[in-house]
This record gives sequence, C-alpha cells and structure tokens, in this order.
Amino acid sequence: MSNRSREQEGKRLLPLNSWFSFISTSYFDPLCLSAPHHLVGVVGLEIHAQVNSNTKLFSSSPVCFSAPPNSLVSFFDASLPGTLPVLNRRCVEAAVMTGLALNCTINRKSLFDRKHYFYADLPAGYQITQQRQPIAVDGMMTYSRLEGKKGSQVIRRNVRIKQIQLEQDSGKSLHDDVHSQTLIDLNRAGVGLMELVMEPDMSCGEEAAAAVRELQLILQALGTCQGNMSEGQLRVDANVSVHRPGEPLGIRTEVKNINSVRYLARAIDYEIQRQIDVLQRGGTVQNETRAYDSKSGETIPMRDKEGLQDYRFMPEPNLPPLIVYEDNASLPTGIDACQAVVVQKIREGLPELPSVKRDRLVQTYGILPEHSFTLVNEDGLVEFFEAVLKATKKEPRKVIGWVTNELLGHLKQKDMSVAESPISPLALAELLELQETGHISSSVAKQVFQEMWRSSDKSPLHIIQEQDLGLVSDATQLHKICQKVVDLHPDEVRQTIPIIVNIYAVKLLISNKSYYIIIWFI
Ligand SMILES: Nc1ncnc2c1ncn2[C@@H]1O[C@H](COP(=O)(O)OP(=O)(O)OP(=O)(O)O)[C@@H](O)[C@H]1O
Ligand SMILES: [Mg+2]
Ligand SMILES: [Mg+2]
Repeated sequence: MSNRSREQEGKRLLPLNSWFSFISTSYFDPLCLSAPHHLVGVVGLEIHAQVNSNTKLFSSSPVCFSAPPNSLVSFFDASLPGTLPVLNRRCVEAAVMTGLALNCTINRKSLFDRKHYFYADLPAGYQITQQRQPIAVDGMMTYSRLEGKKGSQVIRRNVRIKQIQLEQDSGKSLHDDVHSQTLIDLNRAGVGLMELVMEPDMSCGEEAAAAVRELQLILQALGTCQGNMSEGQLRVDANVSVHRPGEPLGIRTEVKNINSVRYLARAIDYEIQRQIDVLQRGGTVQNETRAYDSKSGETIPMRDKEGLQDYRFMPEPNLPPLIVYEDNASLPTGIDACQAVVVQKIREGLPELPSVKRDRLVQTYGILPEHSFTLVNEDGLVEFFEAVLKATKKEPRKVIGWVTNELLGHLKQKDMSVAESPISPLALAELLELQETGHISSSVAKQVFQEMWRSSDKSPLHIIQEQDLGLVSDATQLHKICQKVVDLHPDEVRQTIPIIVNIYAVKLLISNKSYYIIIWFI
C-alpha cells in the first residue's frame, strides 16, 4: 500500500468500470544529538525503488515515465480475467544485485503473496508482493555524514536492511478539479519495485537524508534503479517515533510519499519535535499515517490508518516459488544457465560502489575526503576528474579545485550535468598544462576558463594567443619591455636616484625554474 500516491486521498474516485475512460547538505542538526533521559528520535525507512527495466514486473508492457496516459497497459496490467503473470528476469537480477551490494543474504527460494486492498488504481484488488519470504534479507549499509565547521569530518554510520522485496507498483489517480472527477492512468500499474525496509537505526532527519542519498548513489552505480526522486523512481516513507534511550521504542507514525531528500530531513525533524511536544504535554502519539506539507513544513494526519488495515495476505497461486542458484555448478540438470538467475554471476558483475570509490580517490590522489564526496555525488564527475589527470602532469591536489569549484560551480549555476559541460576534460587539461609550464599565470588561467566556457569551440591556446594573455619568458624581450618603461618615465627615474628601487619584479620562467629580475635605478 505504501507505494501509492495518496496525496488526494478521499476525493471522489471514478467507478471501477471507468478505468479506461481516461484513455487520453550538511548542516548541523541538533536533533541528531542525544542526552540521557531526554526524548530522542528513532527513524526507520521504507523505500520503494523502481527497478530500471524496459518492461513491467509481470508483463511485457514498456516502462516509460512520460508516455500518454493508459498507453502502456497490457491486459494483465488491467487485470482482465484469464491473464497470468510472467516474471521478468531482469527485475529479479536487479533485486539480487541490490541485495548483494547491501550485504544481504539472498534467499535461494522466495515467495510471492497477494496483499489485498480496494483502490481504484489497483484493478485486481490486490498487489503482488513478497510478504512471507522476500528475495533478500539481513543486510547492512554504511553511509557517511560530513560534520565539523567546514564539513571536513567524516562520520560513518550503519543502517541494517531488514529485507528487500519485489512487488508491483499501482496505477495513478489523477484528480481533475475542474470537472470534479478522478481519472485513472494505469501506465505505472505493474511496474517492478524493490521495497527496501530499513531497521529503525537512524535518529534524525539528517541521518535519514544521508542514508537515502547513499542508497541513491549505490542504486545508480548498480544501474538497478535510476533513483530520480522527482519522477517517483525512489519514494521514501519515514517511520518516526521518540523514546528515552534504554527504554522500549515508542509508537511510530509513518510519513508517506516524500519526494526529495531535503523534504525528508525536514519532515522527520518536524515529526520528532511534534511527538516530543505531544508527550511533554502529557498526550500520547497515535499510530497513524501522515503526509508532509512542503509549504507549511508540517506533517498532517492522512485519512487512512494503515495500522488498522487487514490486508488478507495469501500466497499468489499463479506464481511458483522463485528459485535462484548460487553458481552454475548448483544448477539442476536440464536447466538452461541463460534462463536461470545465478548469484555468483551477478556478484562478479558488481561495479565499484560509492564508498569504495571515495576511499580509492582519497588514497590514490591524496585529495581531501570532502572532495571525494563532491566527486562521487555528481554523476560523471569522477570520470571527468580522472580524464583530466591522465592528460596533465599537474598534481591531483591542484586539479581537484578546478573540477569541484570552477567546473562544478559553472555547471550548477546553469543547472547542467557533467555530460553537458562545454569544457571537455582534455580542454581543461590543456589549460592546466599551460599554467603548469608557466605560459600563463593562475589568474589568467581563470580568465581563459571563463572564455572557454563561453566559446567551447576555442582551445585554451587559441584564446591565449587571440587575447595576448601569455607570460613573457624571453629575457631579451623582457629587457626591451623594461627599458621602454624606463625610457617613457624619465622624471620618475630621476626622482628615485640615488635611492635604489625595485620597480618591477618580473617573474621569469625558464625551463620550469623561477628567476626574478630586479631592475635597479641609479
Ligand atoms: N518504533 C519505531 N520507530 C520508528 N520506526 C519504526 C519503529 N518500528 C518499526 N519501524 C520502522 O517501520 C518500518 C516498518 O516497515 P514494514 O514494511 O515492515 O511494515 P509496515 O509499515 O507496517 O508495512 P507497509 O509496507 O504496508 O507500509 C521499518 O522501516 C521499521 O524500521
Ligand atoms: Mg510502512
Ligand atoms: Mg513496508
């Protein structure tokens, strides 16, 4: 039930036979601190991650976010009688891969169940999920928060993953206020979801936000979920309670459908404070479902009380147990290895995970931990940074600022991705090489960077030559320039006699060594 949009719960819904009528960062968070005998927050997350698959969990309908309503609906998705589910192997492999990356035990045998509830965007009247035996259990995810004045202290935390279950998404109810009607779009109905249930191991909004951000990066690295929260590919329900450390956990409320990491942190902190206030006034916390109103910054009770619902779970009769195999050797005779899900094969294909990548960047390049976070947080930035390093002799510690400040700053200002950068890694490397070899000063390098950003077709050398920005390194030429200055200012020269004045210190760079010419006036 938690995977559906209920923001307008209670509005008038279309009669069931009308489904087809619509064929048309790091801040300091005091709540993360605890003092003995004080009430503290407890947070457990349920996260619905849409499996990155071309087709739905049990049908061959395509999955596409912005397709016209009801254009991606098979007979099975619409629950027409006589249709049967056919399990999508890609979704199973994605769940196994996610489970492995989150250090879960992969159940060799898992089961599908029906979870019943009545809602217009669920034509079958039940959702196929994995209640009794999910595909992955007992995992652990490590995430980090940056603390300290400059965010330079890395605090690592663990959150236990209770389980990962495969389940169907529901359709969407769209409320047309003008005509006072509700229409149903079944494009999303049957899309494969992984529900990740985390144990209540977090204590405030900031921790939950950091955990979700880490999970998002892991899923994106694995390619098992695109993790775009605004498109609903990652939906978070926050379970929140308060208690005194050492005492049993308090009654939880569930804040549903939070669609950004920032709102998640705010919703949780608001909810913790609200529950503390209720208890301190002598009241009791109700086990209820709440929604976050981003305008007011408050959580508000929703109409339905999920805690009271009986979902009438029953085994899904149309799907046999889901069996995965450890390795090719454990495949029973007669089973085609290409048709089976083999855990070992998936384990071997696991990519470098974000935490490993961050540690590698710090160790290999000697950059600061906070820089490794910035690099890994931005899709494609690590690859960009490493491509620059390959093409220049400049030290990584000197390159990092150019990538995380100059380049990223410009990209953010224009709301662009790394892939859209008008400056390529090679062009940036060429610029840094020109600075390193003394052809331009560091302030000129910044000027040239701006110009490269504006006119991406021009190389740094072209810009330097065009605007005559190069440092003069020829001694005779420098002598001539100095002589010209002296000749043009005879009065000043006379006034300074007999004081010995160092008028110009001209930095000469010959074969990478610096010399200073001091012009003496006598
Ligand atoms: N006292 C508590 N305080 C905060 N979180 C809690 C507490 N007890 C349990 N939780 C969290 O609540 C969540 C329970 O999720 P689970 O899917 O098991 O059940 P559910 O919410 O009843 O089911 P549904 O999937 O229908 O929402 C977990 O994330 C768990 O960590
Ligand atoms: Mg729940
Ligand atoms: Mg749940």
